[in-house]
Amino acid sequence: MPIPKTSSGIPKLAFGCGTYYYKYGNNTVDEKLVAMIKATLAKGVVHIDSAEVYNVDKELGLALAESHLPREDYFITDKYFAGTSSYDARSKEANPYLHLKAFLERVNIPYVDLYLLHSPFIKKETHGFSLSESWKFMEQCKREGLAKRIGVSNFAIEHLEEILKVANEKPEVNQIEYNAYLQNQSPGIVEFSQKNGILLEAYSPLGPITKGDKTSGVGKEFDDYLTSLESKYGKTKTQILLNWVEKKGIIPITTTSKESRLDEFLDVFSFDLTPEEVETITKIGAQYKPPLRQHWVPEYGKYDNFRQTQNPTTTDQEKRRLQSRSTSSDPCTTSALAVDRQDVLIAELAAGAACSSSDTVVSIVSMAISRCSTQDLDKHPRNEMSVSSFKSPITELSSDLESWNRAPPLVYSRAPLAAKRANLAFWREVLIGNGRW
Ligand SMILES: NC(=O)C1=CN([C@@H]2O[C@H](COP(=O)(O)OP(=O)(O)OC[C@H]3O[C@@H](n4cnc5c(N)ncnc54)[C@H](OP(=O)(O)O)[C@@H]3O)[C@@H](O)[C@H]2O)C=CC1
Ligand SMILES: O=C1Nc2ccccc2C1=O
Repeated sequence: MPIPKTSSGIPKLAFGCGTYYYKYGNNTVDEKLVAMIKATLAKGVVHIDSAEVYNVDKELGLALAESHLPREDYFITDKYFAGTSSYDARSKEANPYLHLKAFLERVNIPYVDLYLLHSPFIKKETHGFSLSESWKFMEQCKREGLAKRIGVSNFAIEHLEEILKVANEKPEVNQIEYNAYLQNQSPGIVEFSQKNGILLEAYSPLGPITKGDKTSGVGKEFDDYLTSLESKYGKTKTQILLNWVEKKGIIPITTTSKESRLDEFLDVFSFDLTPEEVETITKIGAQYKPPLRQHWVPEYGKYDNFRQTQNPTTTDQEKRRLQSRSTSSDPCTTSALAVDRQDVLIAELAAGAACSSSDTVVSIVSMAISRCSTQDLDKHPRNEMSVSSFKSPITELSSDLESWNRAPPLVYSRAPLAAKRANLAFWREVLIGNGRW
């Protein structure tokens, strides 16, 4: 079934060129991505979500050129890399207008269908223009026909309010992290966006499948429920979760490394979850604690207040100092995790970019390291830690790391196990070397 469009012409499911394909700092052409975009377009999944920081313009340009499609037959999103809340890295171009011009030239298309500010972390001191001034550049892009639509990503209410105050053109879209286990990236953002007529796009919509715990408690209840829907509809859990997102009035941005899954995407809208089923997924998912947050953790992890009680044997680690370094050069690896009002927090550290050389390990090691006091974390400069989980599907957990008796680390990697193991030695040194904690 063809993928339906919103009333404003946005295809209701997108193929993402980030996460699995993200290759910041690596300029080798990813032939696999070129082939995948071509297959995606050929099958009719024509909404492609890209971004400056993914560094995939070459792949996109090649795939479009080799697909020979009329421009109006596909839908391209690009995002201006505004940077993170550490304000230490951002776009190569001086402003969003200049970035889009350069992007269009590189990809060799006359316009994008949707152009987003990737994040709201823009200020005059670092960027030379304020957040509200950045919106003026976006409006210029639309006025000049370089972008059919303009919008934002990872904006919280206060950021939207700032833009709305000065906007001649309202943001059409806010692309946020959203799934059944994370139903508000920041407090009230879903309701606020929808009330203000700003369409939401959901990235990481499959979190419950890819990263959720299915073995106990809410995670198991949720997974069992998906299993029952799987049998009822003869659809996969992937399709059920994507259908649920759409039923919430939100456009899922997903991705895959496998061509076979594209057929699953094409069959997401051929059935209808009932309102009761949508509600049940919403209700069970909302109980998942802490929420499953994979991106922009330093910025929004503060909202994941929870008391972690599952593993009392590690409470003595609460006093330990998190003193770890990342040699990451990836501006999008972000840092530490969620906080509990009782001074318990789980720090999660990742550092994949440190090993992101294309032929060895392209990975993100994401690790729930320990708990430490908020005070300790506060002392820790954010940019020394790096967390994320955005490279590729979860692969196996390492048993030797598990034996550290800490929250089990998640190792995400495209590399073979041997390479990962070699990598783990490095991480052991970073994390526990020198007896630092
Ligand atoms: N604006 C922003 O800040 C951000 C935007 N994004 C955008 O969103 C896109 C999608 O994000 P992502 O988090 O990858 O989205 P998803 O949550 O949809 O995860 C996609 C992954 O799910 C896997 N998957 C699908 N079904 C299953 C299954 N049944 N079992 C196990 N694994 C499964 C796929 O693996 P497989 O390869 O095996 O199919 C794929 O790698 C990005 O590529 C990017 O374009 C992402 C992060 C931040
Ligand atoms: O795809 C993405 N992966 C990311 C990781 C960190 C911040 C933003 C992103 C993306 O947009």
